[in-house]
Amino acid sequence: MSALSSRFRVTRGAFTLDVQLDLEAGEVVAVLGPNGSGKSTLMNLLAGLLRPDSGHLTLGGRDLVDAQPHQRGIGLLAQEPLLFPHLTALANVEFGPRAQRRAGSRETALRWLAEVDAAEFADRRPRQLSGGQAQRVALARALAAEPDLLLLDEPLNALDIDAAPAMRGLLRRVLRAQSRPAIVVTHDALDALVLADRVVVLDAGRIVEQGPSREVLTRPRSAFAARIAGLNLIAGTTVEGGLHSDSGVVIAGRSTAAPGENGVAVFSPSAVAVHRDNPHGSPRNALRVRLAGMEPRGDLVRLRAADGTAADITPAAVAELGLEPGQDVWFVVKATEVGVHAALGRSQGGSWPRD
Ligand SMILES: Nc1ncnc2c1ncn2[C@@H]1O[C@H](COP(=O)(O)OP(=O)(O)OP(=O)(O)O)[C@@H](O)[C@H]1O
Repeated sequence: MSALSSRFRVTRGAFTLDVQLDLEAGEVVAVLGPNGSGKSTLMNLLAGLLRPDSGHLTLGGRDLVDAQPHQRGIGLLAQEPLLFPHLTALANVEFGPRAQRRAGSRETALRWLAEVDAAEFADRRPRQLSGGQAQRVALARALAAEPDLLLLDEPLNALDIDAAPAMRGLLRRVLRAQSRPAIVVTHDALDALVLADRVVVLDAGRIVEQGPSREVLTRPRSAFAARIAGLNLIAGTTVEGGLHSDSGVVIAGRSTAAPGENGVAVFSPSAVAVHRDNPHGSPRNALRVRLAGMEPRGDLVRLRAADGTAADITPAAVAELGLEPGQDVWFVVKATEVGVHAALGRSQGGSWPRD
């Protein structure tokens, strides 16, 4: 039996959402979709802030379709950490267990603060916390209430670019360590790869694509998934300072992962330089590929390799190198341009984009 079983149909003006979404215990699903595709509508239906015209919702065997938001056992981590401003971090986290009249609420709160590396902020009020610190406290607060389902609505969106990687890593650790299912709404392919077992792509109120994160993002079938995955993603196993790809090449990069994990190397097509000959002695990554196609992309030309890897170079460079489909060339990318991340999913990945 699924931990979460849901089916919603709701019409709001000209927009209709019609979605069925089931989650297993401990499963983390990323919901991706363009603006206006219905992601917030779906979250509001799950949280009980919006009533469906028809449908059902069961969570851990409980029928919740008529339940009030506070009766649902569904925790929400919003974009902005909605902490009570007049309470300390500890009191904020203690709020849920105390409201549920659970014994040891203070110990529970302290444990969760420690779990999100925020124990040292226990006595601070929200205005004394940075955005990243406040978001960690908000995560502890959501988890301390022991929800049966955790909803994360763009949890990294409000964080600055320096704080987001640490929070992403923390979310990964915390979501892996617990058995409750979670749904993450995100615009970021990296969040889906790092946090979620499965990706669901919404468009115009319907699920247009779903599957294991790595599979959907390395071989996207919907236009939206392709656009957000508009990066080269090479799947493999993480090694010290890089990735050993499934096709047997070691790619050096900036790694956020411990060695020996399922992982992806991620780099932009615009970071790729193209050479006809092997650039021996270069400290860069050199990937031998066969050119499969070329297409204009703004002022540049996108070269597509047969393995799916892409490079964006100028038309002048295409002419200078005399490039044509069918040729074997070298795609060269600096290690500093490559991010290596632990990724979930066991499927054999390839590279993106793929026709
Ligand atoms: N209160 C409302 N009344 C009528 N239509 C609404 C209402 N709220 C949302 N909609 C419509 O529902 C559709 C889906 O909106 P929703 O906010 O769920 O999309 P979203 O995927 O979360 O978008 P975004 O990424 O921009 O947050 C939109 O077309 C929107 O105009």
